[in-house]
Amino acid sequence: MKHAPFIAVEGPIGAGKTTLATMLAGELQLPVIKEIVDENPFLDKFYQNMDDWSFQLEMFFLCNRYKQLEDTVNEYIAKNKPVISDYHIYKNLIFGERTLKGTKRDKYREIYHVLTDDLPKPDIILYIRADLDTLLTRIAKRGRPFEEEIAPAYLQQLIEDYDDAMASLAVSEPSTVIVTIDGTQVDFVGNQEDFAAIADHLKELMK
Ligand SMILES: Nc1ncnc2c1ncn2[C@@H]1O[C@H](COP(=O)(O)OP(=O)(O)OP(=O)(O)O)[C@@H](O)[C@H]1O
Ligand SMILES: Nc1nc(=O)c2ncn([C@H]3C[C@H](O)[C@@H](CO)O3)c2[nH]1
Repeated sequence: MKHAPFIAVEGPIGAGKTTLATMLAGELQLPVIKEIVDENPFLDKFYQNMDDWSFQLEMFFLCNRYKQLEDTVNEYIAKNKPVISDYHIYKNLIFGERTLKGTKRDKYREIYHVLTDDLPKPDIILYIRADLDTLLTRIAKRGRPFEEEIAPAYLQQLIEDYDDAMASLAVSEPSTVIVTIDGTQVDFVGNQEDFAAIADHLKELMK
């Protein structure tokens, strides 16, 4: 790879993005950027009433990630230092297209493009796919109270939205390498060989 890579881990809720990004950052000695969850004032309200709170929530995520991405550019990308993030800013569009309706969705889409179109895109995406049962089990295991409200149908829709989004990114950003990980079968937490295979693949891509 000509320049230091910008790596993003993606996948639906509870797929293991933060876990994998943190493990890889340790193994490859990379700085890791993690999304802010605890200070989010809208998540619990959103899960109780999506229609009432989706615009506030999506705008909050977008503004936070925009700021984090600006900082990531200044601290790492502009200095040609590698970095791994537990999300791709494109996820704002995946969620926004699903949770917003009508003119709010149109406005949000426009704001997303105005804010992000000129920012650097990850060179490598590690996309963790997982089936509904696996995600529900992991979300329950993590035990965030507000996520008890997540409807299985919403999660199933997001699984499909993520597949569609990765397919369209492969077309719109052809220089991005997308590595798909079957998170239902591959256990990078419990099986050291599974983790080593992912880490070795990433090391190869970074050469
Ligand atoms: N391969 C795995 N095997 C077993 N447990 C896992 C695995 N990957 C992640 N977990 C567990 O599942 C839960 C969710 O993982 P994590 O928080 O990394 O997911 P995430 O994709 O970052 O979630 P979110 O979308 O909410 O940000 C955590 O409790 C984590 O320890
Ligand atoms: N609606 C919506 N839009 C987003 O951009 C977004 N990003 C993450 N999340 C939810 C998933 C987890 O519950 C929790 C932590 O990832 O926040 C989102 N929800």
